[in-house]
Amino acid sequence: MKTIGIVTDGVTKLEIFLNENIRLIFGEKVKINNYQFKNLEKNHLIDDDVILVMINDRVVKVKEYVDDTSKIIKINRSIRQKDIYKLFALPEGMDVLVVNDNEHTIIETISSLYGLGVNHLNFVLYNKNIDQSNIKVAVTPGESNLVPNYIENIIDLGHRYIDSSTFIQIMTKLKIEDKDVTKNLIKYCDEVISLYSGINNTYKHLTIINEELNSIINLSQNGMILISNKNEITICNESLKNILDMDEYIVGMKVTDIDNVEVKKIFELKEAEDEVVKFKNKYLNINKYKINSFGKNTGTYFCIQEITHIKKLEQNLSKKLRYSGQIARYNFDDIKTQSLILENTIKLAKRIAKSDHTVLITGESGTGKELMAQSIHNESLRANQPFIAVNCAAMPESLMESELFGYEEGSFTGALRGGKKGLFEQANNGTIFLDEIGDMPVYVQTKLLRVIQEQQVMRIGSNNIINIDVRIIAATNRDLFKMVKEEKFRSDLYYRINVLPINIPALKDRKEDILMLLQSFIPNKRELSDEVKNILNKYDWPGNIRELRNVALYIDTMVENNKVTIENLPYYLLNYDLDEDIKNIQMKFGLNKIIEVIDIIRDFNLENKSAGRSSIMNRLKEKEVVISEGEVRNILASLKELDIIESEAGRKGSELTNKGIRLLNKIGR
Ligand SMILES: Nc1ncnc2c1ncn2[C@@H]1O[C@H](COP(=O)(O)OP(=O)(O)OP(=O)(O)O)[C@@H](O)[C@H]1O
Repeated sequence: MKTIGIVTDGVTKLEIFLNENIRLIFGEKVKINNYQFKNLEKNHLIDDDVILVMINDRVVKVKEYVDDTSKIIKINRSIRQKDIYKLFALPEGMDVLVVNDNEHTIIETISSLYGLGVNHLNFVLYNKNIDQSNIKVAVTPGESNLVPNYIENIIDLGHRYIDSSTFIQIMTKLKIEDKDVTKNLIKYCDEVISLYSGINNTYKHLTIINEELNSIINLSQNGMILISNKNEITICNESLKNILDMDEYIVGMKVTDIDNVEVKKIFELKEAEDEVVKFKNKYLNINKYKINSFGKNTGTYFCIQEITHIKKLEQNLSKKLRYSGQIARYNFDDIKTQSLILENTIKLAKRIAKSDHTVLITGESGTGKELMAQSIHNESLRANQPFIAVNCAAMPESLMESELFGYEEGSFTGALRGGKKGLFEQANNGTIFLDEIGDMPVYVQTKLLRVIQEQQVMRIGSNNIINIDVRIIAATNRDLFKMVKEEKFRSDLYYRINVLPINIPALKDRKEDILMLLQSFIPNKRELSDEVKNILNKYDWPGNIRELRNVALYIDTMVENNKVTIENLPYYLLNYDLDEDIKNIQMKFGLNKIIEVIDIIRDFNLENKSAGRSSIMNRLKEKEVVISEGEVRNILASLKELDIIESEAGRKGSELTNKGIRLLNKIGR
């Protein structure tokens, strides 16, 4: 609590009066300490926040007993209005004896009466050693006991009250800005006439203006705070405290002394022009202005609006947009896999989803990059916001810039009236999925880089900057790093988007998924023959899951009963299968030798004869084809391994399988 020290000459009645007088204004909001000048000891320092003395002379004398002389205030005293009226009732030019305890205080009383505008009387200094009995009226400030007997009319002004100017000085020194104290002082001003003409009215006037301003500031729903150029908070309204969830009284504090780091961060913003920041679970729009006075910067003013409701409206609007097709339908449960690599990739992606950074998904065409992007979006904090997918490879180059960033009316021939919102703006608060980013022309890459860096877009033909809050997920099946080296992709953009990379393995690198996925794409469970399984497993699926889904559809359409055989497979799968086998055995033995051997086996099969190794050797000799017995043995082993022939122990020897027959047909025999 602030303390006020009063140094008097030990007149206890006066001491009590002054104490009561101070309480009239400050109530119990200050502590009062009383000192008697004569009792002050040299080594005893008065360390109150304000030290009041009664006369000028004391100001000098008290100096050596205080720790800081700037705290000393000389009390000016004045008279209550109702007491002064009695003086005004006296006729002009009348002699009036002024009585007080000594000459010094008598003169002081007279000068304050003059100061109050009592100029029509002839004040005479009381001197008990002179006969002044011709005077019939006396005036005294509370010392009526000293008034001589011959006086017929005593006007006792009572103890003089502390002048309102002194109270203003005390309040300024103590930095007290308290509503009750101000109210008390205004009432006091009405009762006690100030020595300093106009002070009462000016104080009243200023206070009223201040009150009005305070009411306006406090009525405002915008948070307002004024910070001096010494970094001290000078004004702060209630809304600001509510918006920033603060209970402490921060006026008078330095910004650096604010404990709450998040709040401090706001007041330390270097610049803010409609800056939208997230504060706890609220969205705030912040503007910072410099205050200049006479050309000099005197501080800063922050205007802070809570715009959570606007954001909500925006989000609701975004939700509506979702229903108009800008929606991510898939989530991680839709990514089916039995592959450990992909399972680990999904785990990684789930972690990535929770962050708000840019993601780059790489993988061959049809591996599920978009599925992954949608899942990330739906697992992220932006899940309820738009998901805008853009295929950079499918979009005509000439339209890409205007589609992505929007345009203003009349910015080019064919531009829509009223202009058009770009996809980035449409994706605001949500995610934009830039598929096939490797196909984006370099000039659009440059613009994209700026958008990512600034989180702002500028429509074509406009100078207005639009703030956006969009998460970018990019995807490509191209080797972007190689493209960077070939200068086909901007390296700075590459590093900007390659923050969280995810690679989705190709289907041929996760063969365990092939049959499982195929079954999952067929509505009714089908039984696959071993040959079909073999073909599907061997195929390298350049179109990945998308191709597998097509094959599943084909099978489902073609199959007549529950069992899927090679006849139910698309021809290119069968060709692929044979081509691969032909490639394999050709490399080992040469195609001609193989064909000779298979041909002979087929003939034996047709003749219903056993196709054992020695019969094959004999037939080769008859046909004058030179292949050693060792070679024939190896060829037979390879053909069996590739499921081109099957051989049972016993008389029959080798027999061509369906695949063997297909192979022979394929190579034209
Ligand atoms: N693991 C999976 N489980 C189930 N379906 C999948 C899986 N991966 C991909 N798909 C499906 O395969 C199809 C292709 O996936 P998607 O479009 O996500 O691939 P992409 O890599 O983005 O292709 P592109 O590079 O051609 O754009 C989609 O129908 C998708 O639902």
